[in-house]
Amino acid sequence: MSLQLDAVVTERSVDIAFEVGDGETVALLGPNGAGKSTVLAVAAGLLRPDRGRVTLDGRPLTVRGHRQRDVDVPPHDRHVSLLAQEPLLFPHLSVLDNVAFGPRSRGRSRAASRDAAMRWLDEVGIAELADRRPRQLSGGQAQRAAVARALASEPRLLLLDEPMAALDVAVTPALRQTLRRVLADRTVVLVTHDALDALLLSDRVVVIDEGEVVESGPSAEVLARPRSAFTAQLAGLNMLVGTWRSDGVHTAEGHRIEGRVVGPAPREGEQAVAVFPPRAVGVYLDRPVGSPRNALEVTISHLEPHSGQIRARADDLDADITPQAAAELDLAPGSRVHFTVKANEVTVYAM
Ligand SMILES: Nc1ncnc2c1ncn2[C@@H]1O[C@H](COP(=O)(O)OP(=O)(O)OP(=O)(O)O)[C@@H](O)[C@H]1O
Repeated sequence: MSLQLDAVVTERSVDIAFEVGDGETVALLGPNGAGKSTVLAVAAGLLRPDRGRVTLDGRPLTVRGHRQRDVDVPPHDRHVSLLAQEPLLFPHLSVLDNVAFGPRSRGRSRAASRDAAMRWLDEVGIAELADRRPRQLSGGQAQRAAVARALASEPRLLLLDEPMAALDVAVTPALRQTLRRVLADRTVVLVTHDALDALLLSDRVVVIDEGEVVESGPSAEVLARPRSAFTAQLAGLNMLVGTWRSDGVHTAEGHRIEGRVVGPAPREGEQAVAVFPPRAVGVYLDRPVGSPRNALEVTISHLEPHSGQIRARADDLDADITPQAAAELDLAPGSRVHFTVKANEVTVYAM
Protein backbone atom coordinates (compact mmCIF):
# COMPACT_ATOMS: atom_id res chain seq x y z
CA MET A 1 0.00 0.00 0.00
CA SER A 2 1.33 3.35 -0.99
CA LEU A 3 -0.64 5.63 1.36
CA GLN A 4 -1.81 4.47 4.74
CA LEU A 5 -3.72 7.02 6.74
CA ASP A 6 -5.29 6.74 10.13
CA ALA A 7 -6.28 9.98 11.83
CA VAL A 8 -8.26 11.13 14.82
CA VAL A 9 -9.01 14.86 15.00
CA THR A 10 -11.08 15.22 18.14
CA GLU A 11 -12.13 18.84 17.68
CA ARG A 12 -13.67 17.93 14.32
CA SER A 13 -15.08 14.54 15.43
CA VAL A 14 -13.04 12.86 12.70
CA ASP A 15 -11.78 9.28 13.08
CA ILE A 16 -10.91 7.94 9.65
CA ALA A 17 -8.60 5.24 8.31
CA PHE A 18 -8.07 4.13 4.73
CA GLU A 19 -5.36 3.06 2.32
CA VAL A 20 -4.50 3.86 -1.28
CA GLY A 21 -2.57 1.38 -3.37
CA ASP A 22 0.33 2.30 -5.59
CA GLY A 23 -1.05 3.88 -8.78
CA GLU A 24 -4.59 3.86 -7.44
CA THR A 25 -7.08 6.75 -7.33
CA VAL A 26 -9.39 6.75 -4.34
CA ALA A 27 -12.34 9.14 -4.26
CA LEU A 28 -13.46 10.46 -0.88
CA LEU A 29 -17.17 11.13 -1.00
CA GLY A 30 -19.35 12.58 1.70
CA PRO A 31 -21.75 15.38 2.62
CA ASN A 32 -20.62 18.84 3.74
CA GLY A 33 -18.72 18.71 6.98
CA ALA A 34 -18.10 14.95 6.73
CA GLY A 35 -14.35 15.39 7.20
CA LYS A 36 -13.01 15.09 3.66
CA SER A 37 -10.90 18.26 3.68
CA THR A 38 -9.67 17.39 7.15
CA VAL A 39 -8.31 14.10 5.79
CA LEU A 40 -6.53 15.89 2.94
CA ALA A 41 -5.06 18.43 5.35
CA VAL A 42 -3.70 15.62 7.53
CA ALA A 43 -2.21 13.83 4.49
CA ALA A 44 -0.64 17.07 3.25
CA GLY A 45 0.86 17.85 6.67
CA LEU A 46 -1.21 21.02 7.12
CA LEU A 47 -3.09 19.68 10.13
CA ARG A 48 -1.73 17.58 12.94
CA PRO A 49 -4.13 14.87 14.12
CA ASP A 50 -4.51 14.24 17.85
CA ARG A 51 -3.70 10.63 17.18
CA GLY A 52 -2.78 8.90 13.98
CA ARG A 53 -0.27 7.73 11.50
CA VAL A 54 0.32 8.63 7.86
CA THR A 55 2.84 6.67 5.83
CA LEU A 56 3.69 7.03 2.16
CA ASP A 57 5.56 4.14 0.50
CA GLY A 58 6.38 2.95 4.01
CA ARG A 59 7.89 6.28 5.06
CA PRO A 60 6.25 7.76 8.16
CA LEU A 61 5.04 11.30 7.46
CA THR A 62 2.94 11.79 10.57
CA VAL A 63 3.00 9.77 13.76
CA ARG A 64 1.12 11.02 16.83
CA GLY A 65 0.06 9.32 20.01
CA HIS A 66 1.65 5.99 19.23
CA ARG A 67 4.30 4.31 21.31
CA GLN A 68 6.77 5.25 18.65
CA ARG A 69 8.35 8.71 18.70
CA ASP A 70 6.16 11.44 17.13
CA VAL A 71 6.92 12.30 13.51
CA ASP A 72 5.75 15.38 11.63
CA VAL A 73 7.35 15.78 8.20
CA PRO A 74 6.72 19.34 6.93
CA PRO A 75 4.44 19.71 3.89
CA HIS A 76 7.22 20.49 1.40
CA ASP A 77 9.21 17.37 2.33
CA ARG A 78 6.35 14.90 1.91
CA HIS A 79 6.40 14.43 -1.87
CA VAL A 80 2.70 15.25 -1.72
CA SER A 81 0.92 17.85 -3.88
CA LEU A 82 -2.43 19.34 -2.94
CA LEU A 83 -4.66 20.85 -5.59
CA ALA A 84 -7.36 23.03 -4.09
CA GLN A 85 -10.75 24.00 -5.55
CA GLU A 86 -9.43 27.41 -6.47
CA PRO A 87 -6.24 27.34 -8.50
CA LEU A 88 -3.76 29.06 -6.22
CA LEU A 89 -1.24 30.38 -8.72
CA PHE A 90 1.40 33.02 -8.01
CA PRO A 91 -0.09 36.14 -9.64
CA HIS A 92 3.26 37.78 -10.45
CA LEU A 93 4.73 34.75 -12.27
CA SER A 94 3.96 33.58 -15.79
CA VAL A 95 2.06 30.33 -16.18
CA LEU A 96 5.31 28.64 -17.21
CA ASP A 97 7.18 29.89 -14.14
CA ASN A 98 4.29 28.87 -11.90
CA VAL A 99 4.63 25.32 -13.17
CA ALA A 100 8.44 25.41 -13.12
CA PHE A 101 8.36 26.45 -9.47
CA GLY A 102 8.06 22.88 -8.15
CA PRO A 103 11.00 21.32 -10.02
CA ARG A 104 13.07 24.48 -9.40
CA SER A 105 12.51 24.35 -5.66
CA ARG A 106 13.47 20.68 -5.72
CA GLY A 107 16.89 21.71 -6.98
CA ARG A 108 16.56 21.24 -10.74
CA SER A 109 18.24 23.73 -13.03
CA ARG A 110 16.28 26.65 -14.42
CA ALA A 111 16.39 25.22 -17.95
CA ALA A 112 15.40 21.71 -16.90
CA SER A 113 12.58 23.10 -14.75
CA ARG A 114 11.23 25.15 -17.65
CA ASP A 115 11.46 22.14 -19.98
CA ALA A 116 9.55 20.02 -17.51
CA ALA A 117 6.98 22.80 -17.04
CA MET A 118 6.46 23.07 -20.79
CA ARG A 119 5.88 19.31 -21.04
CA TRP A 120 3.26 19.47 -18.31
CA LEU A 121 1.51 22.45 -19.88
CA ASP A 122 1.37 20.50 -23.10
CA GLU A 123 0.01 17.47 -21.26
CA VAL A 124 -2.89 19.49 -19.82
CA GLY A 125 -3.54 21.23 -23.15
CA ILE A 126 -2.45 24.82 -22.47
CA ALA A 127 1.10 25.00 -23.85
CA GLU A 128 0.16 28.09 -25.86
CA LEU A 129 -0.67 29.99 -22.65
CA ALA A 130 2.79 29.55 -21.11
CA ASP A 131 3.69 33.26 -21.20
CA ARG A 132 0.45 34.56 -19.75
CA ARG A 133 -0.09 35.73 -16.20
CA PRO A 134 -2.71 33.87 -14.11
CA ARG A 135 -5.14 36.81 -14.29
CA GLN A 136 -5.22 36.40 -18.09
CA LEU A 137 -6.61 32.86 -17.81
CA SER A 138 -10.17 31.62 -17.64
CA GLY A 139 -11.19 29.55 -14.62
CA GLY A 140 -10.77 26.30 -16.53
CA GLN A 141 -7.39 27.30 -17.95
CA ALA A 142 -6.17 28.37 -14.51
CA GLN A 143 -7.24 25.03 -13.07
CA ARG A 144 -5.32 23.25 -15.85
CA ALA A 145 -2.26 25.33 -14.97
CA ALA A 146 -2.72 24.34 -11.33
CA VAL A 147 -2.92 20.66 -12.33
CA ALA A 148 0.30 21.04 -14.33
CA ARG A 149 1.98 22.72 -11.38
CA ALA A 150 0.87 20.00 -8.98
CA LEU A 151 2.23 17.30 -11.30
CA ALA A 152 5.47 19.08 -12.21
CA SER A 153 6.83 18.59 -8.71
CA GLU A 154 6.46 14.83 -9.37
CA PRO A 155 4.62 14.05 -6.17
CA ARG A 156 4.35 10.48 -4.90
CA LEU A 157 0.82 11.37 -3.81
CA LEU A 158 -1.57 13.82 -5.40
CA LEU A 159 -4.43 15.24 -3.36
CA LEU A 160 -7.31 16.88 -5.24
CA ASP A 161 -9.95 18.83 -3.33
CA GLU A 162 -13.00 19.11 -5.62
CA PRO A 163 -10.90 20.20 -8.58
CA MET A 164 -13.93 21.00 -10.71
CA ALA A 165 -16.27 22.50 -8.13
CA ALA A 166 -15.41 26.12 -8.90
CA LEU A 167 -15.68 25.71 -12.66
CA ASP A 168 -18.33 26.50 -15.17
CA VAL A 169 -20.25 23.30 -16.02
CA ALA A 170 -19.44 23.91 -19.68
CA VAL A 171 -15.72 23.27 -19.15
CA THR A 172 -15.93 20.37 -16.70
CA PRO A 173 -16.24 17.52 -19.26
CA ALA A 174 -13.01 18.58 -20.99
CA LEU A 175 -11.10 18.97 -17.74
CA ARG A 176 -12.48 15.65 -16.54
CA GLN A 177 -11.03 13.97 -19.64
CA THR A 178 -7.66 15.60 -18.98
CA LEU A 179 -7.74 14.46 -15.37
CA ARG A 180 -8.63 10.93 -16.43
CA ARG A 181 -5.52 10.87 -18.54
CA VAL A 182 -3.11 12.40 -16.05
CA LEU A 183 -4.43 10.56 -12.99
CA ALA A 184 -4.11 7.12 -14.57
CA ASP A 185 -1.33 5.16 -12.81
CA ARG A 186 -0.81 7.86 -10.18
CA THR A 187 -1.47 7.56 -6.48
CA VAL A 188 -4.30 9.99 -5.86
CA VAL A 189 -6.90 10.95 -3.27
CA LEU A 190 -9.74 12.88 -4.90
CA VAL A 191 -12.39 14.66 -2.85
CA THR A 192 -15.60 15.10 -4.76
CA HIS A 193 -19.33 15.60 -4.36
CA ASP A 194 -19.94 14.31 -7.83
CA ALA A 195 -20.75 10.63 -8.28
CA LEU A 196 -19.86 10.81 -11.96
CA ASP A 197 -16.38 12.14 -11.20
CA ALA A 198 -15.93 9.39 -8.66
CA LEU A 199 -17.04 6.80 -11.18
CA LEU A 200 -14.91 8.06 -14.04
CA LEU A 201 -11.80 9.19 -12.19
CA SER A 202 -11.38 6.76 -9.32
CA ASP A 203 -10.74 3.06 -8.89
CA ARG A 204 -12.22 2.91 -5.41
CA VAL A 205 -14.44 5.12 -3.32
CA VAL A 206 -14.41 5.70 0.42
CA VAL A 207 -17.65 7.25 1.62
CA ILE A 208 -17.40 9.25 4.81
CA ASP A 209 -20.14 10.72 6.92
CA GLU A 210 -19.89 12.51 10.27
CA GLY A 211 -16.19 11.84 10.52
CA GLU A 212 -16.35 8.09 9.86
CA VAL A 213 -15.97 5.74 6.92
CA VAL A 214 -19.44 4.36 6.18
CA GLU A 215 -18.85 2.49 2.94
CA SER A 216 -15.97 1.66 0.63
CA GLY A 217 -15.20 -0.49 -2.38
CA PRO A 218 -14.69 -0.42 -6.14
CA SER A 219 -16.29 2.77 -7.52
CA ALA A 220 -18.66 1.17 -10.01
CA GLU A 221 -19.90 -1.33 -7.42
CA VAL A 222 -20.46 1.16 -4.63
CA LEU A 223 -22.13 3.77 -6.84
CA ALA A 224 -24.29 1.40 -8.85
CA ARG A 225 -25.34 -0.55 -5.76
CA PRO A 226 -25.17 1.94 -2.92
CA ARG A 227 -25.69 0.35 0.48
CA SER A 228 -26.09 3.53 2.48
CA ALA A 229 -28.92 5.98 1.91
CA PHE A 230 -26.34 8.70 1.67
CA THR A 231 -24.47 7.06 -1.20
CA ALA A 232 -27.72 6.40 -3.03
CA GLN A 233 -28.73 10.02 -2.70
CA LEU A 234 -25.30 11.16 -3.76
CA ALA A 235 -25.29 8.93 -6.79
CA GLY A 236 -28.74 10.28 -7.68
CA LEU A 237 -28.40 8.80 -11.15
CA ASN A 238 -28.98 5.40 -12.64
CA MET A 239 -25.75 3.82 -13.74
CA LEU A 240 -25.51 0.62 -15.70
CA VAL A 241 -22.03 -0.78 -16.08
CA GLY A 242 -21.46 -3.33 -18.82
CA THR A 243 -19.62 -4.25 -21.97
CA TRP A 244 -19.67 -1.92 -24.94
CA ARG A 245 -20.91 -3.34 -28.27
CA SER A 246 -21.83 -1.51 -31.45
CA ASP A 247 -25.49 -1.55 -30.36
CA GLY A 248 -25.00 -0.25 -26.82
CA VAL A 249 -23.94 -1.24 -23.31
CA HIS A 250 -24.69 -4.86 -22.39
CA THR A 251 -24.92 -5.63 -18.68
CA ALA A 252 -24.27 -8.91 -16.90
CA GLU A 253 -28.00 -8.97 -16.04
CA GLY A 254 -28.84 -9.12 -19.74
CA HIS A 255 -29.92 -5.49 -20.22
CA ARG A 256 -28.91 -3.57 -23.30
CA ILE A 257 -29.00 0.20 -23.36
CA GLU A 258 -28.18 2.77 -26.02
CA GLY A 259 -27.19 6.38 -25.47
CA ARG A 260 -25.01 9.28 -26.50
CA VAL A 261 -21.29 8.62 -26.09
CA VAL A 262 -19.44 11.45 -24.36
CA GLY A 263 -15.64 11.66 -24.36
CA PRO A 264 -13.43 9.05 -25.99
CA ALA A 265 -15.57 6.31 -27.50
CA PRO A 266 -15.31 2.95 -25.78
CA ARG A 267 -13.88 0.15 -27.91
CA GLU A 268 -15.89 -2.96 -28.67
CA GLY A 269 -15.68 -5.30 -25.69
CA GLU A 270 -14.49 -2.60 -23.25
CA GLN A 271 -16.28 -1.62 -20.07
CA ALA A 272 -18.65 1.30 -20.36
CA VAL A 273 -21.25 2.93 -18.18
CA ALA A 274 -24.67 4.23 -19.20
CA VAL A 275 -25.95 7.04 -16.97
CA PHE A 276 -29.48 8.48 -16.83
CA PRO A 277 -31.65 10.29 -14.31
CA PRO A 278 -34.61 8.59 -12.60
CA ARG A 279 -36.96 11.29 -13.92
CA ALA A 280 -36.20 10.18 -17.51
CA VAL A 281 -37.51 6.68 -16.84
CA GLY A 282 -41.02 5.65 -17.88
CA VAL A 283 -42.70 2.61 -16.34
CA TYR A 284 -44.90 0.28 -18.42
CA LEU A 285 -46.51 -3.06 -17.74
CA ASP A 286 -46.03 -4.25 -21.32
CA ARG A 287 -42.96 -3.83 -23.43
CA PRO A 288 -43.58 -0.76 -25.63
CA VAL A 289 -43.71 -1.87 -29.25
CA GLY A 290 -42.29 0.06 -32.18
CA SER A 291 -40.74 2.63 -29.87
CA PRO A 292 -37.17 3.87 -30.20
CA ARG A 293 -36.78 3.79 -26.43
CA ASN A 294 -34.56 1.53 -24.40
CA ALA A 295 -36.73 -0.95 -22.50
CA LEU A 296 -35.41 -2.91 -19.53
CA GLU A 297 -37.53 -5.61 -17.95
CA VAL A 298 -37.18 -5.38 -14.18
CA THR A 299 -38.85 -6.39 -10.91
CA ILE A 300 -39.90 -3.61 -8.52
CA SER A 301 -38.22 -4.05 -5.15
CA HIS A 302 -39.68 -1.05 -3.37
CA LEU A 303 -41.65 2.15 -3.75
CA GLU A 304 -41.22 5.30 -1.73
CA PRO A 305 -42.28 8.94 -1.84
CA HIS A 306 -39.54 11.13 -3.27
CA SER A 307 -39.99 14.91 -3.66
CA GLY A 308 -43.65 14.76 -4.63
CA GLN A 309 -43.13 11.77 -6.91
CA ILE A 310 -43.03 8.05 -6.32
CA ARG A 311 -39.60 6.52 -6.66
CA ALA A 312 -39.79 2.94 -7.90
CA ARG A 313 -36.62 0.96 -7.36
CA ALA A 314 -35.93 -2.17 -9.39
CA ASP A 315 -32.71 -4.08 -10.02
CA ASP A 316 -30.59 -1.15 -8.74
CA LEU A 317 -32.38 1.33 -11.01
CA ASP A 318 -34.71 4.13 -9.98
CA ALA A 319 -37.69 5.56 -11.80
CA ASP A 320 -39.53 8.68 -10.60
CA ILE A 321 -43.17 8.65 -11.63
CA THR A 322 -46.26 10.50 -10.52
CA PRO A 323 -48.39 9.05 -7.70
CA GLN A 324 -51.29 8.76 -10.20
CA ALA A 325 -49.18 6.72 -12.60
CA ALA A 326 -48.02 4.45 -9.76
CA ALA A 327 -51.66 3.92 -8.75
CA GLU A 328 -52.85 3.30 -12.32
CA LEU A 329 -50.10 0.76 -12.91
CA ASP A 330 -51.01 -0.82 -9.56
CA LEU A 331 -47.31 -1.05 -8.73
CA ALA A 332 -46.18 -3.08 -5.76
CA PRO A 333 -42.94 -4.77 -4.75
CA GLY A 334 -42.63 -7.83 -6.95
CA SER A 335 -44.36 -6.24 -9.97
CA ARG A 336 -42.68 -7.17 -13.22
CA VAL A 337 -42.48 -4.00 -15.39
CA HIS A 338 -40.53 -2.34 -18.19
CA PHE A 339 -38.39 0.69 -17.42
CA THR A 340 -38.03 2.75 -20.57
CA VAL A 341 -35.71 5.62 -21.35
CA LYS A 342 -34.99 7.50 -24.56
CA ALA A 343 -31.50 7.06 -25.93
CA ASN A 344 -30.96 10.82 -25.94
CA GLU A 345 -31.48 10.89 -22.16
CA VAL A 346 -28.71 8.34 -21.66
CA THR A 347 -25.03 9.29 -21.54
CA VAL A 348 -22.42 6.62 -22.18
CA TYR A 349 -18.81 6.86 -21.01
CA ALA A 350 -15.87 4.55 -21.52
CA MET A 351 -14.51 3.34 -18.18
N1 LIG B 1 -10.62 25.03 10.85
C1 LIG B 1 -11.51 24.31 11.53
N2 LIG B 1 -11.58 24.35 12.87
C2 LIG B 1 -12.46 23.61 13.55
N3 LIG B 1 -13.34 22.78 12.98
C3 LIG B 1 -13.33 22.69 11.66
C4 LIG B 1 -12.42 23.44 10.85
N4 LIG B 1 -12.65 23.13 9.56
C5 LIG B 1 -13.63 22.24 9.56
N5 LIG B 1 -14.06 21.97 10.81
C6 LIG B 1 -15.11 21.03 11.23
O1 LIG B 1 -14.61 19.72 11.03
C7 LIG B 1 -15.62 18.85 10.48
C8 LIG B 1 -15.13 18.29 9.16
O2 LIG B 1 -14.98 19.34 8.21
P1 LIG B 1 -14.32 19.17 6.78
O3 LIG B 1 -14.04 20.54 6.26
O4 LIG B 1 -13.20 18.23 6.86
O5 LIG B 1 -15.52 18.50 5.97
P2 LIG B 1 -15.69 18.27 4.41
O6 LIG B 1 -16.16 16.88 4.30
O7 LIG B 1 -14.43 18.63 3.72
O8 LIG B 1 -16.84 19.27 4.05
P3 LIG B 1 -17.14 20.13 2.71
O9 LIG B 1 -17.69 19.15 1.73
O10 LIG B 1 -18.15 21.10 3.18
O11 LIG B 1 -15.86 20.76 2.28
C9 LIG B 1 -16.86 19.71 10.35
O12 LIG B 1 -17.66 19.47 11.49
C10 LIG B 1 -16.34 21.12 10.35
O13 LIG B 1 -17.29 22.01 10.89
